[in-house]
Amino acid sequence: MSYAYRFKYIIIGDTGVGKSCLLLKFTDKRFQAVHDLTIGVEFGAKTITIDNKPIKLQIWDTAGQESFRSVTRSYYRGRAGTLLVYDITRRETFNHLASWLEEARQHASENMTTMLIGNKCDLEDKRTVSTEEGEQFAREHGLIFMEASAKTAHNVEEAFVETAATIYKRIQDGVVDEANEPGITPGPFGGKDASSSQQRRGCCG
Ligand SMILES: Nc1nc2c(ncn2[C@@H]2O[C@H](COP(=O)(O)OP(=O)(O)OP(=O)(O)O)[C@@H](O)[C@H]2O)c(=O)[nH]1
Repeated sequence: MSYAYRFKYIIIGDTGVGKSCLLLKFTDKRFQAVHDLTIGVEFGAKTITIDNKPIKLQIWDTAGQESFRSVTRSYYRGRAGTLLVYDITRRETFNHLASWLEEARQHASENMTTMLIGNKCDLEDKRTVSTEEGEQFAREHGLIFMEASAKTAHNVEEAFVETAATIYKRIQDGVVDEANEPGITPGPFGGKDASSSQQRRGCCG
């Protein structure tokens, strides 16, 4: 299927926060109750619609375990979007966010769009990180923010789509130059010029 753009994402965050479950829910609408430790990197893809245009998302889900860090580090390059995930029931996963961001900023494009996800929001009674703390961290570091649940699907689709919508808007606004971002690939009928000429055709048509 043709697409207007292809965006590459990477999902990062501590082990067990639910990175693989968020991806599985987004691509397959399934939830896995057992912690299936990611070894290195896994991959998923799905096409969504932004501004009436098909956008293909290619998503690399990385292992959160420290021992895989040298492998996963090499996957930052050429990504347009990062989903940085913590677990609202495990405060240490929130405390590690700054070091994850530091690593992303060292290895990724400076134009990377990052979505902070406070996952497992179905476990309200076990919550140790408040929504306000998540919002504040996101505000201070220039990130988009959502709380989500890979179990109930709350905000899962929204998190992936909102990240793409932000990247798309930054291309349209000229903040991100698609020609210089390997994480963004215009499709056969896509690209900023093509979409604006399509809009012109629409107006005259
Ligand atoms: N209640 C609840 N449990 C979740 C949620 N998301 C993930 N889990 C559980 O948390 C555990 C870890 O989920 P994974 O998706 O395997 O975690 P991960 O971040 O990919 O872990 P690594 O592969 O080690 O980096 C599993 O037992 C999941 O069932 C959620 O939204 N709510």
